[in-house]
Amino acid sequence: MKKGRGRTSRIRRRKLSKSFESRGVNESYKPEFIQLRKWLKDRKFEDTNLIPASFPGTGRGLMSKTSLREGQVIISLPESCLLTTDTVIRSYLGAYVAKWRPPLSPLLALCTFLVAEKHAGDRSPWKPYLEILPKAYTCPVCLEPEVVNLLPQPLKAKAREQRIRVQEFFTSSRDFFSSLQPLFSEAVEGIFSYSALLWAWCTVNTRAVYVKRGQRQCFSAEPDTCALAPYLDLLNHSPGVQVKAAFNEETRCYEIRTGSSCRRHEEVFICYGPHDNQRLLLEYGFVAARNPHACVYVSQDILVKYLPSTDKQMNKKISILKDHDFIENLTFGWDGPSWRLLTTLKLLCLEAEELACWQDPDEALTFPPELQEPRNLQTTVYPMGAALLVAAAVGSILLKPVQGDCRPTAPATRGACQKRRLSGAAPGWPNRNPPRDEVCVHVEVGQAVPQNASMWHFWGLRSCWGPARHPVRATHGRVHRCWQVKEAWLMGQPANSLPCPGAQTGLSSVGSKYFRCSIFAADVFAITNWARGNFAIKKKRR
Ligand SMILES: C[S@@+](CC[C@H](N)C(=O)[O-])C[C@H]1O[C@@H](n2cnc3c(N)ncnc32)[C@H](O)[C@@H]1O
Repeated sequence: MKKGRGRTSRIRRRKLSKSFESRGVNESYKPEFIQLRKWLKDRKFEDTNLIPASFPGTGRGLMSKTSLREGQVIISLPESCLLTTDTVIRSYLGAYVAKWRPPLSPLLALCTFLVAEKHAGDRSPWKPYLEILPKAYTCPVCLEPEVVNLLPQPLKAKAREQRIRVQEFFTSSRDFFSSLQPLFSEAVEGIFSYSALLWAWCTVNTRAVYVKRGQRQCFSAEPDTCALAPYLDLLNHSPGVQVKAAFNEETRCYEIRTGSSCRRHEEVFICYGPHDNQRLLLEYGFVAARNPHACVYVSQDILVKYLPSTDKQMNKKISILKDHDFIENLTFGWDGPSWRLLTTLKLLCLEAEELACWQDPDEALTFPPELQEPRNLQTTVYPMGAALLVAAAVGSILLKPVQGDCRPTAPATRGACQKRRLSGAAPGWPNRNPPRDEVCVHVEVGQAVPQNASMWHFWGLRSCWGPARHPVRATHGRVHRCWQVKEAWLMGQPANSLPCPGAQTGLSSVGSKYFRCSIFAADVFAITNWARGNFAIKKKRR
């Protein structure tokens, strides 16, 4: 055997490339971090364990300086560094907040403070912190409507709700902003604009830690639990880690204690909560790979599509589901359909006579033992899972780093897991094939989105199963979980009508951050795992 081609060398190479991929680049020398360190030191905080760094998979985060033991306090940020509603009340805004009626929400107080301090620029005592905050965010609320339109239906609905909430937040705050005019020489409309408030809202939403404070008369009844924690808020999320994080009343510091050990020069993570990728994208603007909470949301259209179209009771059943609030948040996860989805399907699969004699005494959609497995439940749930599996795999081919330019890299050399036959060229895309009215995407089910593949999105188009055509190839020397290659035809859309993210939408303005619009990028693992147990999906041996 040739040197370096054996199993051991392969494993060694894989380990090496893995450690290379997760290695961070020290950023502590950057002027903004030097300023921040000085600012923190003035407030009695000095970090001995962590340094800011940039990581290939997760972007900016914190890296361990030394190895960290399980149970060790990795960061202990004094109260004087926290930005809370107390900070606002103590500031020049305090008197205005205190006298405003009806009382302001704690969230609005924090957002107002952030916008005002950002506007103050060099005059702000919080400048070193404000300087390291992202200039733009990738949560759906910040996306152009055309981009939101491309999201899968359940996420699209949530993204729109979120946008409406933030718009209402802005509209209802304008009178208060006007009351602040005496504090500024410029017109407050220019300072407290929608985009400024949106930036502040995203800052609080994506970065605040939980610190409970008692209710105060100057604030409305909404819980006052958000605090911005400079520097500590550089910690990224991993669904797999366990940490203990809380404000310590004795030391008067916000402390984070690791739940597991961490090697020197590795990225240190915390866990933002047991969130699925839809929630992560909505609230934080990213999705997590290998997320154990990943799931695929099933919309009403998909539900109905896999049930017999001849069911005369369908409208009645849908209205029962709506009454019980069972039409939303139906998911497929690692273990298959969630309890809510299964309950919904059980009801939808009842035959007319079964529905007629079904009694639901506690109004909680419970079924007696004889109705637990309606006849067509299995024949509904598995094809639906299969269809979602393909949809999820196709969905994983999505927006990727929008780093200034979103033109694709050559599919054959980069991101070998997606081979595209593109008909016509979308703006900025190479016209490699004669025009056709069909886009054909070859998807390796279960494969992660390659780091440097340029992504395109295909939401809302029809997909179907197809036979394996192309052999599976690993990308970037990494062996992914590869099952059979599936093929999905996305019909009826001339390729040049598919939007090219960034070029048309201005998405590239979100900056150099990796942006995966697809919540399915990681969710595909969840559904394939379930499907593996339920379908004979051949695991392809390399
Ligand atoms: C509390 S901040 C963490 C620090 C942040 N990376 C920064 O540079 O300021 C939360 C934001 O970090 C990003 N983030 C956190 N965990 C991530 C992860 N596992 N992968 C990608 N981005 C992540 C998301 O943009 C999220 O909104």
